[in-house]
Amino acid sequence: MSVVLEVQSLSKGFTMHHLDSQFAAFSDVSFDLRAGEFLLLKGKNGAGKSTLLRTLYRTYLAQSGQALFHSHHGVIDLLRAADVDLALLRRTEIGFVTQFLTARPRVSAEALVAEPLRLAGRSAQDALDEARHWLAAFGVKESLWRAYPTTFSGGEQQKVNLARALILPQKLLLLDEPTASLDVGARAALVARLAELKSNGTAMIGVFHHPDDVADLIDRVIDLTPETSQIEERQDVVV
Ligand SMILES: Nc1ncnc2c1ncn2[C@@H]1O[C@H](COP(=O)(O)OP(=O)(O)OP(=O)(O)O)[C@@H](O)[C@H]1O
Repeated sequence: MSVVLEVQSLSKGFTMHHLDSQFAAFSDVSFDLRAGEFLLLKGKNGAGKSTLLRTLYRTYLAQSGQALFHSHHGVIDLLRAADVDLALLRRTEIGFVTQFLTARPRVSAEALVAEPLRLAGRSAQDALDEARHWLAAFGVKESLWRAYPTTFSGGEQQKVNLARALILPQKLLLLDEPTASLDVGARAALVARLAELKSNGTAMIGVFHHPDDVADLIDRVIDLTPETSQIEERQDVVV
């Protein structure tokens, strides 16, 4: 399978201005990721798992290293790409999946879920039909599809968020604890969707509080806990 991402010597630290001090969130992380591979990030609380995902998505700026993404337009260093290029990649090739929905006033659940397909050029009716399919798959009851998610429960918002985040296949998915607080049915739907995307070539980097949820998908594990930082191949991995 073709290479999707090459991460070399990636480091990220934070400055605590009020304490006049600096500390490393993670240091010197390197790995390659191929199409259809699933990399699990593990480590103790505060080991830097979410920070690594945010650094790759450029929500946080890296301190050093490079992250070469093999996009449809050529190889691009995610750490140094122009904002406009990054915005395009985020819309078309790189997804970031969390448990939190950014609901918008007066935008219905089904419109929110259909939006990525519409932006990708699908007809309004097609996009809406598929959005409804995914809302049903994640267990959002039909009476809520045309309602505004701003008033939904936390779990309902999370399901809408997953439907929206996973409706359009991406080349790379960054998953930050997407199963947290999901009910059993929605967790099964999520794992099934991830398996389908993976078998169609989506590469994934994930942080899971309960990695057993995705045990069958994991190809490799990186432990970010300082001193034990290492890459393990799947077969004999205990997550
Ligand atoms: N914006 C920030 N400013 C300062 N420190 C931060 C910031 N974001 C994260 N940190 C710190 O970086 C370290 C790594 O945080 P991170 O959230 O990546 O850990 P994690 O491995 O995902 O932890 P957990 O398992 O608890 O979710 C923590 O010590 C955290 O306090």
